[in-house]
Amino acid sequence: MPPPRIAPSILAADFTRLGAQVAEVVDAGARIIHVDIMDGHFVPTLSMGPQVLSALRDLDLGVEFDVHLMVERPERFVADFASAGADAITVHAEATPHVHYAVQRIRELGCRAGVAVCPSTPLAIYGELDVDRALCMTVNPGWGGQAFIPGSPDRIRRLRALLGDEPDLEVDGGIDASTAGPSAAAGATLFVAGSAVFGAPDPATAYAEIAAAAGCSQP
Ligand SMILES: O=C(CO)[C@H](O)[C@H](O)COP(=O)(O)O
Ligand SMILES: [Fe+2]
Repeated sequence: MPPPRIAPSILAADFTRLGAQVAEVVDAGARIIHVDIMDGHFVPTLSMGPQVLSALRDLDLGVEFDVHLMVERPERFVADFASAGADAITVHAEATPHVHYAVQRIRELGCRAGVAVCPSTPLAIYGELDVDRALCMTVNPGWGGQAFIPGSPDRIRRLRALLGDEPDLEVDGGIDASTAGPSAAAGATLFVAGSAVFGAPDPATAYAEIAAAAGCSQP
């Protein structure tokens, strides 16, 4: 299995000092930054567009950008995010009838391809797909700061069994120092944490605590 990694989500960052907040978690050891894109249709909320990603990319912090598209018909936007600097792009299985095409397109654009599922979506779709990353939502998508759904470790375990050892299994929503451990034990390897990192008084300390709980080696 890939080594465990933490991906701080900028959704919970202070946007008046976004660059400084990202630099702070990079100094603490983060090598992946999670970027949540919400369209007001697939999820009822709006977040940000590719301009924010390209601004972060221009900071040259040497990190990977993990883009989570919570948008309808995401295949329309993958090229925009690839040119803005995405390293990995994840689309929701529920957001398009053309998931296979979206995965293919993301790879053609030179990015790693992920497919995400909401908490009620059957996991069987992963049996039909070859993905670099499977994203198991551990809250309902659309908002930061929600509580981790308690049945998630069982779902993560079933998903890991379907995927085999190779792909990253990403968990997103309510991840903190208490939920990262059970998620890791169930087979998760990539841990998105928004409010638990950027909502903490000291994001670097919070990052280190989640990383230790997930079993990451020292940066
Ligand atoms: O995709 C998301 C919401 O749909 C976010 O990545 C997620 O909610 C992270 O926020 P938090 O760690 O605060 O739960
Ligand atoms: Fe996300």
